[in-house]
Amino acid sequence: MTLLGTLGVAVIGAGRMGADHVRRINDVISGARVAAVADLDEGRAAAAADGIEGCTVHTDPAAAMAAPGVAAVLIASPGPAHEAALLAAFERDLPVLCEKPLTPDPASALRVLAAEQRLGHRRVQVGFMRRYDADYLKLKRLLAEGAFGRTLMLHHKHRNVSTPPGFTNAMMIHDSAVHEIDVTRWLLDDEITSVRVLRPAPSGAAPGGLGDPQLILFETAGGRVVDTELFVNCGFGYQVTCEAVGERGTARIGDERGVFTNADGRWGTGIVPGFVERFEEAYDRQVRRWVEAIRRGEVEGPSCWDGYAAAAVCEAGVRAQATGERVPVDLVERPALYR
Ligand SMILES: NC(=O)C1=CN([C@@H]2O[C@H](COP(=O)(O)OP(=O)(O)OC[C@H]3O[C@@H](n4cnc5c(N)ncnc54)[C@H](O)[C@@H]3O)[C@@H](O)[C@H]2O)C=CC1
Ligand SMILES: O=C1[C@@H](O)[C@H](O)[C@@H](O)[C@H](O)[C@H]1O
Repeated sequence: MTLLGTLGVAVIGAGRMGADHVRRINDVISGARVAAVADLDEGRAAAAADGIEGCTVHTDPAAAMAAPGVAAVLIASPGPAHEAALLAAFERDLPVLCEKPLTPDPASALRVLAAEQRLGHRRVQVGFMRRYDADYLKLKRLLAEGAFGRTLMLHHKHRNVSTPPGFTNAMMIHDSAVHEIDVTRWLLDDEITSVRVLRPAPSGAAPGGLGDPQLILFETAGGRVVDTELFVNCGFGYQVTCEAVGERGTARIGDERGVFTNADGRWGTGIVPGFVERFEEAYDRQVRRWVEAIRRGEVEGPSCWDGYAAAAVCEAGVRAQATGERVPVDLVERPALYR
């Protein structure tokens, strides 16, 4: 089925990401409009919908999905609410862009996989937006072309300025490292088979109880080793870098962004404050590609399988944080729908 008219989207969750996606659908991309917004906090939903012609406001996600003109769903509520919203969208057979994580744990992710398989076709694109970032796309192309021979290792860095109150060690894996988990699997086209976490003495800037920074080590089915420095209270800016080491060369992205200046006895570029600025174009491209695919009658991008695999690695990662041991990742056999 192809949709020729403007795609009506119900946005579920109108917090930081949801409100930004409403703006994106409304003001940045073409071919879609926000037809309904739902948030448990009605005022937040109303604020996001304010000024959008014909956009209805809800506190119940299922009601938003049933609103007039809705033909697709963008889920931007917190991870624990994703399963219920996904199942409600499946009841209406609506295509979904679901912010990461698909769900917070492998058991609930498997329930979503089973439900999508019952529909018999893919409905979900998971919001692993780094796959839509221009630099990551270039790196992916280089590795796929074998520009440096076989890829042997990846070195990731993921640094945030600071964490919000209540940020936990588990969230360092589920919220932050989940992106390195996804891009590792995607860049290498390889499954992660084990996780180890090394925890140096915490930075003085780390809130009580948070082991920040941490070094995460993945091994893959294809014999690659991948390390990630996670430093979520680095204080100086938002930095995401990735270096691929191949048999005959290396490629690195993420170091230099923006205008290079010489002034006041210094040279260099600035550092962006957060992921919204660093990945703005990737979020735009992600949503644009989602809308274009739906209008062609297709679903593409990171699938429920990718969301499940990431959840399984996260679960192993949280156990590895607690034990300091090498924890294997258990995956079910990949269903035919996702091969
Ligand atoms: N791709 C990326 O780089 C990022 C993705 N995220 C993801 O986006 C999602 C939302 O995160 P934020 O916007 O930062 O959170 P937020 O806390 O700013 O907003 C979440 C909103 O959802 C509402 N909500 C809670 N339960 C709900 C339910 N059952 N139904 C409808 N609305 C509900 C809350 O009232 C709140 O307004 C999460 O899955 C998060 O992991 C967040 C930050 C960056
Ligand atoms: O998804 C995200 C946040 O939830 C997370 O807390 C950040 O560390 C990530 O960089 C960002 O992309």
